[in-house]
Amino acid sequence: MSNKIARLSHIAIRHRSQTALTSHHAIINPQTENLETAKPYSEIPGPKPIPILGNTWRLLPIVGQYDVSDVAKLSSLFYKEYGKIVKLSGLVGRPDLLFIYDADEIEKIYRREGPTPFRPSMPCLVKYKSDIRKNFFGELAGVVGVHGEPWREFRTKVQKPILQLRTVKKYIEPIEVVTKDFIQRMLEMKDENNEMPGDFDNEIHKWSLECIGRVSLDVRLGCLDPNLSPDSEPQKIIDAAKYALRNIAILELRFPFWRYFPTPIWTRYVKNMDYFIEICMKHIDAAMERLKTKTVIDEKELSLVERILANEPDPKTAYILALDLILVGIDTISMAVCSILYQLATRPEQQEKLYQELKKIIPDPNVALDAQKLDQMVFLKAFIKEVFRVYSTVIGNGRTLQEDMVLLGYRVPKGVQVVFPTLVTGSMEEYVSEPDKFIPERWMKSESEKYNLHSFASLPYGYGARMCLGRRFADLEMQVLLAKLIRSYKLEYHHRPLEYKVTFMYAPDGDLRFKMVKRDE
Ligand code: HEM
Repeated sequence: MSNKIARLSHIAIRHRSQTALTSHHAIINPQTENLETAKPYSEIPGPKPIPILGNTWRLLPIVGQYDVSDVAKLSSLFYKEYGKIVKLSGLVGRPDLLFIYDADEIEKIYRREGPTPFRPSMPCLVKYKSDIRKNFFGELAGVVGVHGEPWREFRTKVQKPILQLRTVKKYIEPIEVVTKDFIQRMLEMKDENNEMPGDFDNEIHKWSLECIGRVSLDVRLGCLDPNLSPDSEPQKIIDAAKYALRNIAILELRFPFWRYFPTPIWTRYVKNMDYFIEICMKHIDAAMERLKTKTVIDEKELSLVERILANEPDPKTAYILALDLILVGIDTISMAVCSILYQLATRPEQQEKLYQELKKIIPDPNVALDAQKLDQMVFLKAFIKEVFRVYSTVIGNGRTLQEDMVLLGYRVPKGVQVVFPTLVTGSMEEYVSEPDKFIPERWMKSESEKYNLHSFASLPYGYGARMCLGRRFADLEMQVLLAKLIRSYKLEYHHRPLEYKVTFMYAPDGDLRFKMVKRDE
């Protein structure tokens, strides 16, 4: 009997539709059966506790507290050495990490994660929100670093407007305006060889900060102004963002003294976060005042911030949402753009294919973009997806199990942190045909039949109820930037090839000295 149940459950799980899964839950409860017969947790292979990992395992910006650089390197080594399930135990003061290199099992975990998925997250931010500024954040502290019912309640309040296509489409025009300014900045920045400066990644960060300001605060922050004085608001925001991003790694990588007493870096981190809150409050309050002056409120006409404010009498939701979006929305998208531009610059044939697509859709480059045009850019979207498959900007995702589960035949107790190493699974032969080849077309409907592609092997934005909240905006920003830039300029790269490195994100390490060559209109 139990064999039959196991077989049935396997079939149901392999079938990738939600209905199949629901019916499978309704008919049988394979969990209880399997839990009894599964191999014990202690038998899961893995290295004996590794001393070097001792204190250096916490990182991963969004996903958790592991040391990204170690996890990235170790993660593919683990797979080669131990197979599809690997346990890393003996980590000082924290639960075991369980690496899963099996797309079917990853799918199973995601689909069973329940209404309040738990993603281990940045300890600094958790301390800041739940302890240092507890009075400000209160019970509903946002989505990042928040779990259980408070997470669900906050996410429910904000998710609809943020993920609704109708709202997102409204931002095509404002993001295009920001992006045009950025391209103008690129033209001003280029040297006598038409190349970008060595710190071009910093400029990309300014573009993403300007985009996020436009989306989450309803303002142009002014970060793209070439002559910012050191005490201007945009420069201070840029400094605060840079500081926060660079020092989270230090705070969370090294021994966390800050947990016990306020170290100088921690004190400055808190000051920076306070500054972000101040900025968020100032601009949201201004949006609130503007909203009050509107006589007729047509929901369709409202911006994202205005919609949140219109539905929530307490502006705190809008403050906290803006803060969360800014915190995770700058580095992720900036590093993704660095990676995508580098891939385009070093793959001239595919860049040419993209250019031809854009030329067809936007014959006159001065004509504004719209949703219909973006919809037609299938190669552009496929190119981005392929970059994410091979060079996933966020190298993995994770969940803390909230119930005991059977994974690859082992009984895994609740509380274990399961890691989904997207960077490895995205290139596994059994899930992706010709994984070592860079083939954007595999993502295009018209060609997808030729390629095997498991839908849980490469999930750059995560999956399910806790999936990236900013993904629609991220997609829009990247699409608009590529469409505007590649339609009018050819991007080249004439320096030593860059290695990818995992710092906070996975991106090319070195100067992005792209050459911009104007195309004939
Ligand atoms: C290409 C750029 C980006 C990538 C690759 C990315 C990736 C991710 C991933 C993997 C997660 C975890 C999802 C999960 O647990 O299933 C996440 C969460 C999140 N992302 Fe993004 N992201 C990007 C851009 C952005 C942007 C631009 C914003 C803001 C506008 C944003 C806001 C968030 C937020 C708020 C969460 C937490 C959601 C929650 O816990 O409920 N992300 N992102």
